Amino acid sequence: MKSPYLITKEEIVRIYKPVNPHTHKGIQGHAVIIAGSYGKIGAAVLASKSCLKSGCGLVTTFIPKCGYQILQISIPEVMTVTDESINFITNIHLPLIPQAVGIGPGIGKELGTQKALFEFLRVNKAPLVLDADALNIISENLSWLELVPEDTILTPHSKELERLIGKWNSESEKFQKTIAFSEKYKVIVVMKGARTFTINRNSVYENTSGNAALATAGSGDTLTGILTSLLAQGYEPKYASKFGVYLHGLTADIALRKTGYESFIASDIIKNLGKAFLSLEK
Ligand SMILES: NC(=O)C1=CN([C@@H]2O[C@H](COP(=O)(O)OP(=O)(O)OC[C@H]3O[C@@H](n4cnc5c(N)ncnc54)[C@H](O)[C@@H]3O)[C@@H](O)[C@H]2O)[C@@H](O)CC1
Ligand SMILES: Nc1ncnc2c1ncn2[C@@H]1O[C@H](COP(=O)(O)OP(=O)(O)O)[C@@H](O)[C@H]1O
Ligand SMILES: [Mg+2]
Repeated sequence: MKSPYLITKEEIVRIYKPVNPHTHKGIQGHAVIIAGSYGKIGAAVLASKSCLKSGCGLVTTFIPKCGYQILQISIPEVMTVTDESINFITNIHLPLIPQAVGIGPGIGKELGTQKALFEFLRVNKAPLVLDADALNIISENLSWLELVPEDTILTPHSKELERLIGKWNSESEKFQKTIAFSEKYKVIVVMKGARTFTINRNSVYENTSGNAALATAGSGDTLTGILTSLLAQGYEPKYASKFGVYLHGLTADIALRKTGYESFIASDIIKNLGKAFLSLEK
């Protein structure tokens, strides 16, 4: 394998499009987050809040009924649409045409949720981020990936990646298999871990921000929100995938001085997004 390209601050500054002073929420991107199930509504909260705090104008979150009050109280800025089922998602219906969708955090793998995911993938045309249980469901139904838009971003951690591509015997085999997967399904794979690599066909990009403080519950859920927000704002997937992981890592680099590794939690990613964006201003 060729050595990876490094995702540097200089490159990210070039990718970053500062907000136009004449913009309004209606053209700043409407993102949809589809997330959560009973006991994991927190995943929907984290993904939705990070989505809104990464610059898109509107966020609508689709959750099972049990999450309604939690979400509305946690983030009044986010609109919610609820499933007909109480505890998990069974029928995804969106009263809008989104500019991007992030699906998967905390949705679980109930049969009804699997069917809802399939039906959603069949009709969805918006740029897409697939994470967590959406990946776990798809790993048992790989042909569903033929339904997703080209350059859909998948964000597996190493266990989820293993479910998708099978076991590997060496690091180089892991990369070979992920490159082959990205080429076969025409998707971008963000291989999350202590080192995060973005695989776009046979190009491999290594992120240079972030630290071990990110090894905390919900950290990946916030990445899904950030990536979905960038797609909704019109960043092309090939740029959003690099920009999102860089921003996510940068929040932890900024926060570390105050939180240390131990007390950093996923909400600190959200809290530091503003400083992360400010540090990119030219
Ligand atoms: N507050 C919430 O509602 C939260 C909900 N979450 C959701 O909970 C569901 C289960 O997610 P999990 O990822 O915990 O479960 P998984 O079973 O998918 O993955 C966890 C397993 O993978 C292993 N693993 C190996 N390498 C890893 C790596 N580099 N990074 C992470 N894990 C690695 C872990 O040791 C563990 O055994 C997902 O839908 C997720 O979105 C989590 O994000 C935690 C927070
Ligand atoms: N040691 C580490 N150093 C840097 N980043 C890390 C480390 N551990 C985890 N991360 C990052 O934290 C996030 C964890 O995502 P994930 O495992 O999906 O969490 P969750 O499902 O709990 O939200 C990923 O972006 C990953 O790259
Ligand atoms: Mg995760």
